[in-house]
Amino acid sequence: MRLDVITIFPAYLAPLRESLLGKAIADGRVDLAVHDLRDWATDRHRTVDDAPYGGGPGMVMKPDVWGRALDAVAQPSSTLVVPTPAGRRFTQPVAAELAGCAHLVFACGRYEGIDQRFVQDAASRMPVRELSIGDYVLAGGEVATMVIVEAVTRLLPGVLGNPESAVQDSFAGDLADLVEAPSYTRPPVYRGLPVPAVLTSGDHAAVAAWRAEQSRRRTTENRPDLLIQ
Ligand SMILES: COC(=O)c1ccnc(N)c1
Repeated sequence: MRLDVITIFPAYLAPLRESLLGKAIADGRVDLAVHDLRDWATDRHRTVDDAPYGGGPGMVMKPDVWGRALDAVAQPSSTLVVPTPAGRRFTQPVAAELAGCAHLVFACGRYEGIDQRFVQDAASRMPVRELSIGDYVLAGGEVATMVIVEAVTRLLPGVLGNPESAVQDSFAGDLADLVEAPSYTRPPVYRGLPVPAVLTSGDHAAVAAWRAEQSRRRTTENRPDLLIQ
């Protein structure tokens, strides 16, 4: 998979080269390039925004600068991802879908967002996904891009140490609408708190049943919205 990220704060994306994704890049499973949007600005001040038509607070990012940037990195197999609070909800199934894409281009908007004509024009020649990572507003799309990139790339073959982990994740595979059961490791007793006995019983069927029950209990407590579908 190739990832191109366009932003006015390239340094913000540095953490993407750490940990699992850093190893996937080193292994050649993922190509990552981060670009400074201002490289496609044409004036002396490398301007990327302007006042909003129709009035209102803040500034809007210029479509022409973004259009030139996308033209420079787009390939026939590109999908444009635009993180925005106004987007469709980014979920585990969406992560799995994006993991099947050959090339993802992330447009990190700032200020009051990007002129919608940039998205409209891009949609005339490639798939475009406007995605929200939750019901809150950030200062820019960079952090949301890192969330999406991590959730997507950890699903790629060979990126996760143990591919079984992805199956047992919350919201994935067997747990499509449930959160995962709590996890435990050594020591057997921590500050007077023992590990649930079933987990050291050696009875795999009983462990599986216990974990399924714990997933249901936790989902009811923390995410009852997942049960109403
Ligand atoms: C500027 O981008 C955002 O504020 C943003 C992006 C994606 N999801 C959100 N919930 C917010």
